[in-house]
Amino acid sequence: MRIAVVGTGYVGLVTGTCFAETGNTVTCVDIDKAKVEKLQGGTITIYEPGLDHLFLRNLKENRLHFTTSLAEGIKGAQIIFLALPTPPGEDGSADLSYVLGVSKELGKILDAYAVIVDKSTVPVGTADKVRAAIAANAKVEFDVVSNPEFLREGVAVDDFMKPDRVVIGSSSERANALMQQLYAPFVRQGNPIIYMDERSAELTKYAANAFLATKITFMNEIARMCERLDADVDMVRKGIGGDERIGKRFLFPGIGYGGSCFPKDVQALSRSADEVGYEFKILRSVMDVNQEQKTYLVPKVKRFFGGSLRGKKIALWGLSFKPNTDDIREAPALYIIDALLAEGAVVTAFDPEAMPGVKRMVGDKITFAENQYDALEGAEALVIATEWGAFRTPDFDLMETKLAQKVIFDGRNVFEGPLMASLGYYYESIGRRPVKP
Ligand SMILES: NC(=O)c1ccc[n+]([C@@H]2O[C@H](COP(=O)([O-])OP(=O)(O)OC[C@H]3O[C@@H](n4cnc5c(N)ncnc54)[C@H](O)[C@@H]3O)[C@@H](O)[C@H]2O)c1
Ligand SMILES: O=c1ccn([C@@H]2O[C@H](COP(=O)(O)OP(=O)(O)O[C@H]3O[C@H](CO)[C@@H](O)[C@H](O)[C@H]3O)[C@@H](O)[C@H]2O)c(=O)[nH]1
Repeated sequence: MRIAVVGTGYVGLVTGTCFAETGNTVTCVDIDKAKVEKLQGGTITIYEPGLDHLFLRNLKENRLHFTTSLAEGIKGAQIIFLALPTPPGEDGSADLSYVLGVSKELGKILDAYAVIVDKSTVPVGTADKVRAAIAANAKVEFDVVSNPEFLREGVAVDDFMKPDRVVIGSSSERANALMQQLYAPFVRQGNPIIYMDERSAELTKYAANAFLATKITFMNEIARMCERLDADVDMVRKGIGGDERIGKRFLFPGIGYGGSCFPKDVQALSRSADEVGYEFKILRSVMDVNQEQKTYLVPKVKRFFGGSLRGKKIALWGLSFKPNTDDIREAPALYIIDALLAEGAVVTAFDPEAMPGVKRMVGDKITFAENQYDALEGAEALVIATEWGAFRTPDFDLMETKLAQKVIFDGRNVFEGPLMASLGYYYESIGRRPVKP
């Protein structure tokens, strides 16, 4: 099939590449000229494990193309995906200007039947708005489908190629038949395509993200209870995760959820509720608790140093919002940096992928180290904000030679308490008993 993908950010690039990988001819369109030139030249613009290999192969085999021209990109496409940003507007609701702007343009240039697919995360009713925006100028028939994307950054290729389910919201048999044909290779393992109406599909995406954010937040509150009741959240997590009704995944407490999706989508769903006169109380609590959780470690560090961090040298491991990505959108580490600096601490950070982005944001307010060990040079405490694999089994002998004192505040429960005790560390984590030498 011939496919167009409008927007080559995270979702657009993964979508385009994976559809090319299953034999389709894909043209990706982006208004960012520099990005398109890089992609045309074989340079991938996001860090996503496994994607570069597929990207290069499909580019070389001429199934994957890039352009800045919408008209050129959609020429002959049977399906046109909109993978455009839907950032929070001033009031927290999703900003639809990108999606509706492109839809309006599409109406003017469509010259044959096509299915226009919302892949972006959009509020209920957007499919109708997209339909109206296209119809205002359209001279040909078209259908609009809602096909939300559930990929996670860091494991995006696997999530896309082997989805748990594909959700298709549509009221057109003709569109459903094309979508079925396109997705057939991805659901071969028996995972379903779930057909529904557009509005339900749009709400499904927000409900999934809000539910997962709530699950994490619930565990973060259980972790706070564990600290107060002298219990161990790892034990509680295993104890409840063994119940299939609860499930083992997304039960890991930490310093809160970040990233480009959960924070904005929880906020947008809460705004949608306000707009229809419903107070979605759980979501308000989730947002409040998560905000506190991001800097949850800072008072602990402060307490350890007797109430003041002025002049204290703190090492920070991890800046991205989670491992295996360079994405720093809503990363808890950014909030920790701000809070530590506000307390007068001196911060040296290391992250395997995310340092350039943070450097652009904070400049020389903190120091960036060449590697995880250099970050520890003379530090009086180490704070861990992201659970990169390289932080899990470090060279403890080397760490000892660098740190001014053996003190760790672990926001991702990377280490086991007994190991830290045997190594003689002062070690505090989330929802687990502190280790004191
Ligand atoms: N990032 C994720 O993990 C993820 C997962 C599922 C769903 N989503 C949703 O998918 C959507 C896209 O997210 P993203 O992270 O890929 O966004 P992004 O910001 O990384 O990328 C968006 C791209 O669209 C381009 N763009 C903007 N206006 C354009 C226009 N008029 N024409 C062509 N291109 C244009 C930008 O230049 C950019 O390259 C959002 O709604 C998001 O909520 C994201
Ligand atoms: O047990 C857990 C799991 C995750 N997190 C945090 O939650 C955030 C989000 O993690 P994750 O869901 O793995 O990353 P995303 O790439 O943001 O993916 C989410 O957001 C995407 C965009 O909408 C959806 O497509 C995915 O299904 C959804 O998982 C990160 O800060 C994690 O550190 C925890 O604190 N504890």
